Amino acid sequence: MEQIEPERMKVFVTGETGQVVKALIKLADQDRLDVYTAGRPWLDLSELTDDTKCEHLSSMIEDISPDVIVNAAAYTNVDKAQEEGDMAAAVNASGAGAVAMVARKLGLPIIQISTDYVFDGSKSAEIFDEDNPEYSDYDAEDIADIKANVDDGTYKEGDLTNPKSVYGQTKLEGEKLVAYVNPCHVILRTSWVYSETGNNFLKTMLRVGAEREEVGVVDDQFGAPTHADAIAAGIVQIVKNLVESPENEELYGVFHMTCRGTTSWHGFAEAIFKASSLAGGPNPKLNAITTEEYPLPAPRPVNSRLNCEKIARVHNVRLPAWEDLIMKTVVKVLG
Ligand SMILES: NC(=O)C1=CN([C@@H]2O[C@H](COP(=O)(O)OP(=O)(O)OC[C@H]3O[C@@H](n4cnc5c(N)ncnc54)[C@H](OP(=O)(O)O)[C@@H]3O)[C@@H](O)[C@H]2O)C=CC1
Ligand SMILES: Cc1cn([C@H]2C[C@H](O)[C@@H](COP(=O)(O)OP(=O)(O)O[C@H]3O[C@@H](C)C(=O)[C@@H](O)[C@H]3O)O2)c(=O)[nH]c1=O
Ligand SMILES: [Mg+2]
Repeated sequence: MEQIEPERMKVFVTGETGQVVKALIKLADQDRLDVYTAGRPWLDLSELTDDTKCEHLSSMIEDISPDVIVNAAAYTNVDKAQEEGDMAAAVNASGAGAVAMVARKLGLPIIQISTDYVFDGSKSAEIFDEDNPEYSDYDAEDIADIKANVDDGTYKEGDLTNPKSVYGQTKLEGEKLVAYVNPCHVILRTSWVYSETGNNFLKTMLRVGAEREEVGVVDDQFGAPTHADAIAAGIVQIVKNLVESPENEELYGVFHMTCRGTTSWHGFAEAIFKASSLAGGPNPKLNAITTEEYPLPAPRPVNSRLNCEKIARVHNVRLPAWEDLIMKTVVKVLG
């Protein structure tokens, strides 16, 4: 019987060195996926106010003829963005908007990566006290029903945004521009990205852990560390869905996509050093501190927890638990 080769998918990705970009390139070897990238100096998102540069980008993408464009390049230095607001906005807002416009003119969908930092982090869980006399007449089924609908404090896609940092503000502007110029958009908000490459908290911990006997890490900001490999796998699933059902409107819009579960930065550090000590790497004394004890230029959200039910339901994307990918990453970083 004749074998039909499944069609290969092609994505064009902005950025060359970023954590998510590199993870997508790695997946290209395995997943009937071709990944084309462009980054600085050839493609500088802050320069896309220049029409000629947009045209160059457009004709490059046209030659490649991808199925989807992924905008994975961004100004990601959260503290420096407080001082360099114009540059952060040029990359994260106008730059993202320009890439989305190029995509729209070529009739292509865009996947825009965004962040938990678009929220102010003040959302809290609803408390449901089953023993409250108010509920004494309720039967078990009613109680179960109420329990299932109690808000656990995770942010849903439609929750009010209110970024506290310049980085978060510019990323939110980017979301809005992308959505405005290209109806075929998937805005993916993720959080606390780490991998064996680039700059991230896991690598910082292993570096400072090797230099110091004690490390203090904040224990009052909560979120989900998310490996870039898991994000890349999620993106590939989304690309498949868009290629298979481009007319399905449900596939477009804003989605939250992080690894499963919650921890604090301190909990994340604890898991990193536990893995590190097993692998013969640094294992300093780890102290839990408060945000006030670790002052930084940019405020971070206290609650960065994103509810990922929508992307599971619509795109069938479920990322692994946040702990699952730490050991292998630590081993790779320690080399
Ligand atoms: N890192 C995180 O913790 C999180 C990231 N995100 C979002 O996920 C996406 C991917 O992040 P991540 O992979 O961590 O990014 P990285 O910080 O690892 O890399 C950023 C990438 O953007 C590129 N870049 C920066 N400025 C420009 C510019 N002016 N023009 C072109 N390219 C530029 C960099 O290129 P160069 O090598 O030239 O500097 C690099 O390739 C971003 O949209 C980010 O906002 C969301 C949540 C958490
Ligand atoms: C290095 C270090 C950080 N911290 C604290 C500071 C801060 O509250 C928290 C995280 O610090 P970082 O600066 O590494 O992380 P930060 O740059 O804020 O990470 C963010 O990056 C952007 C791009 C995102 O989109 C976010 O999702 C998030 O991942 O840990 C300590 O308490 N002790 C330490 O030794
Ligand atoms: Mg940082």
